[in-house]
Amino acid sequence: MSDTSLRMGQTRPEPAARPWEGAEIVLGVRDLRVSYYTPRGPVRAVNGVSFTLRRGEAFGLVGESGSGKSTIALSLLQLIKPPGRIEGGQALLDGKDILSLSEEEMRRLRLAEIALITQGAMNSLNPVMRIRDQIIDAWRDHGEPVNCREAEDRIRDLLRWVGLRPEVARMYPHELSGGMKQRAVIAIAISMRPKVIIADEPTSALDVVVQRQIMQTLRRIQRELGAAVILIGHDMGLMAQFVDRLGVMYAGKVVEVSPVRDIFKDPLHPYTQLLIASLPSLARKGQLQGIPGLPPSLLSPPPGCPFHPRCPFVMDRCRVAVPLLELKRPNRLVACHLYERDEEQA
Ligand SMILES: Nc1ncnc2c1ncn2[C@@H]1O[C@H](COP(=O)(O)OP(=O)(O)OP(=O)(O)O)[C@@H](O)[C@H]1O
Repeated sequence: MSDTSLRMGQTRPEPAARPWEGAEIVLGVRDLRVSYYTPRGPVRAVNGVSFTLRRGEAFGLVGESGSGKSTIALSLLQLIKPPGRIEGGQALLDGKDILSLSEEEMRRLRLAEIALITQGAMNSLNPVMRIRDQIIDAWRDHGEPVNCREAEDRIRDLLRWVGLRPEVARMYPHELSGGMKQRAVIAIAISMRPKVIIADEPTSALDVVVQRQIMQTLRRIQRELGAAVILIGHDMGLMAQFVDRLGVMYAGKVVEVSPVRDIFKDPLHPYTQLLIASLPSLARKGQLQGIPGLPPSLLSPPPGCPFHPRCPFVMDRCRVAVPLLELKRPNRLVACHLYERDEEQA
């Protein structure tokens, strides 16, 4: 980040309401497949996932626990550890396949072009280093020449940008609250102005009020930076407020991708419909309905559509043929045989 004349967060004009629409694709994930090799056999955690991310867009990934969301995040940064293995697919970041980069190339790319913020990140801050030194370390690690005077200015701006006082620069992590630590983590993640920020349940360890404040900060920064964000989580309310488009995952697959307001108004996939119906509303206050049945074991997923054993609309075809994620409505992708029937009848 050599551009110090542009003070972070101060000189950017207000962005258009939906600047990402029509923007070029910054990340294209194609047919990503990741397995964990366990003594009981391979767990197909991510099973042919494809999605695109536009510059400046906030894209959400939701799904039940174990549906493969975090595995996607770790794969995109090549941080999958054994027994996990990326088995196929591409992730084109501005046209360059980041899954095929060497370890050294990937190390340089992390933070500079793609950054990851996780739930546990605030505990990974170095306890014996001041926040300023951890930020400078990140810059040095990426070969950025850091002149002392300039670094102080940049750190002050960066901290202000994430809502922290300048004094925080000289503090150690134990002097900060959970929310402040997570803000410091965000400061490090954005310090090199990455094009893509992956936020994997970034606030779930914090209380609800702090959670909302931090998400608002992240949203503001994302807009000012023009970065694209992938927000991973379970909280549909948070998704409704934060993301532009939502991808719904089930058993290692993306089953629906739609603009977020369409998903809430008119969910297409039966799993998405049940997910939306299970949300507590004012009318059904306090009555959280679960989705009947259990997700399949990823050690031996069922043939055909992985959701068919729980699907209220199951047809013979769903038990044998895997539905593809296809465009079935303007801007809306769904992997479900019900919509093929619609087409046949049209
Ligand atoms: N190290 C591992 N070894 C074996 N299986 C694993 C490992 N890590 C993840 N898995 C399995 O891979 C699948 C996907 O896990 P992942 O953590 O990506 O899901 P998730 O959707 O992010 O879940 P959560 O919302 O609980 O974080 C799960 O079935 C999980 O049990």
